[in-house]
Amino acid sequence: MQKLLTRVQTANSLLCVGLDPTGDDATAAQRLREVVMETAAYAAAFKPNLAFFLSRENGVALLQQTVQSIPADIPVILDGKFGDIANTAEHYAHFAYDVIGADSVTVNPYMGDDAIRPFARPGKLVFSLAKTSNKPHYGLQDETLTTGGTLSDRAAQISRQLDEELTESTIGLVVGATEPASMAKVRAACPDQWFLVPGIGAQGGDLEATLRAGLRADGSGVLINASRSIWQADDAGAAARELMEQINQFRAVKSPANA
Ligand SMILES: O=c1ccn([C@@H]2O[C@H](COP(=O)(O)O)[C@@H](O)[C@H]2O)c(=O)[nH]1
Repeated sequence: MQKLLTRVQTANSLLCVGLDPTGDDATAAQRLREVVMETAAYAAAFKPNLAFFLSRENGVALLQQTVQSIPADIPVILDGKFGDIANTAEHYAHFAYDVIGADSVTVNPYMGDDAIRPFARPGKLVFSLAKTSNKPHYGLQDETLTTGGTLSDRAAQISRQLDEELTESTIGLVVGATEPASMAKVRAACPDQWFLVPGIGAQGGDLEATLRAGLRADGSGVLINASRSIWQADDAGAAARELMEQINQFRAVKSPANA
């Protein structure tokens, strides 16, 4: 968490560069090197998605090499959406942190808080799914619970309670950029937590509306992820810089000094 705070400040960036490698293994390895090198100056974090690596025969080795190629001061969020009973989750946590060297993970809170706790090691940042970006296919997330609120409201509440309880680690939330009204609702319920925000770029999320709804009062607290829109760009560095600058323009507009 401290690594993220320092990086956000030194790079003046809230951009998370997603690494979803496509193409054959040699092409993917080469493009990963290029994208990391060209975008590092603008990245507050990198987010490799585990599926794009595990779908390859030597995917774990490619993921390890990729993480090692990322400058040590930039946090790595391993997007695995892990979620299983605690005993099994311990093995996922060992894989993410000790085998791969990630600083942070994404988890699925559906099985309950015991599925999340093994990832909450001291200093680590855990992003728990609250409202995903795959609008309009939200599955169970919009279902109303007999106890009141929706399943995604409950997911956000679990994350907030855990963040308050587990003081040595940080629990944030994954909130998609495709429905700013939902983002605003989650921000109202979780005013201080960090949000990892996919859905900008290829999924068509509205950056300005997302930032207006998701930024904390201090003009921070969100990591805007872009994967395909950077990976597929002719100039990945320029695409990352442009998005970082757009984010910063809106941060300036929203900052308390300009409120
Ligand atoms: O709700 C979610 C949670 C995770 N993702 C992941 O983020 C990236 C988005 O990629 P783009 O190419 O920028 O659309 C990808 O790895 C997803 O699995 C998400 O999109 N939505």
